Amino acid sequence: MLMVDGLTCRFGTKTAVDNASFSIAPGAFVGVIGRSGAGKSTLLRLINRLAEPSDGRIVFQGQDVTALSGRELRQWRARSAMIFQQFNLIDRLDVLTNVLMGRLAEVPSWRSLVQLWPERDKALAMSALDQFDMASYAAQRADQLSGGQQQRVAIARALVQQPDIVLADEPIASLDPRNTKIVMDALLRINKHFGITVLCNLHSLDLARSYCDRLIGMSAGRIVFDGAPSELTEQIARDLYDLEANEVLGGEHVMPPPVSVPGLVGTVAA
Ligand SMILES: Nc1ncnc2c1ncn2[C@@H]1O[C@H](COP(=O)(O)OP(=O)(O)OP(=O)(O)O)[C@@H](O)[C@H]1O
Repeated sequence: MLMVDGLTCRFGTKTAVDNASFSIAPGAFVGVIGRSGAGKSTLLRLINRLAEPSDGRIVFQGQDVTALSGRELRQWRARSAMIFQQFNLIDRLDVLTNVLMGRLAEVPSWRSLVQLWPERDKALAMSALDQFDMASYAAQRADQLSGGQQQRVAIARALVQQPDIVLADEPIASLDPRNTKIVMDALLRINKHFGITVLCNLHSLDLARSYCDRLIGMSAGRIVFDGAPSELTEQIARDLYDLEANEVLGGEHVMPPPVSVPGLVGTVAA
């Protein structure tokens, strides 16, 4: 069980996350939704301890994550694997080595420096790539892959960390619709097949509704909704997304008024 209690993060006078409290049961697929700047990324980064809380506590299976340092903190970061919008692979390294980077917390640093990975870790990495149909790319440089392929490698890297929870920060924001589905399906597999808890920031409400068992809605750093997708009414969604509502809810786009261009007959859209 992950428990977040009164979690707050201030950057100067800006409160990015404001007194957030919730618990997540093992095996859940939870979506964090809300408009841009609501505090979704900061929330995930706090849980992974990439950002420092100003107040509040994070407790995982009885262990106070907020108090960890040194080796214990490194271990927590491995157990709460992050997946980023921009994939964060090492471009010049091959795919297999990128996945093996997920084993860094378990391998003595001298071995990783000279690329002497244990055979069982290599087998684990190949099997993780195979889960997402990426095994045939093992020897290819990461920067030769498409965005969707790179994200699948990043998900394989997260899987070999053998995490308790995967924290995915807008994992499909840079992808086209086809790759969006492939990557969301890969996360669903992480969750349903491997039983790993997934906490995923999503801008798209449609995707959040289709893939998540539960949604946490954030607005101006605060949690303003926490419930099943079926409980998220159109009105709550509109309040949550404010000016972005039409775009996110797939309604009519508000087109800017036509702009007159001197010298041209008629008008063009801005
Ligand atoms: N390191 C930082 N220093 C100062 N302000 C920050 C920092 N990180 C985030 N913020 C501010 O905190 C607020 C929440 O940002 P955050 O990135 O968590 O929101 P978000 O919901 O993930 O938005 P987006 O979807 O656009 O990434 C924003 O106003 C942002 O400008």
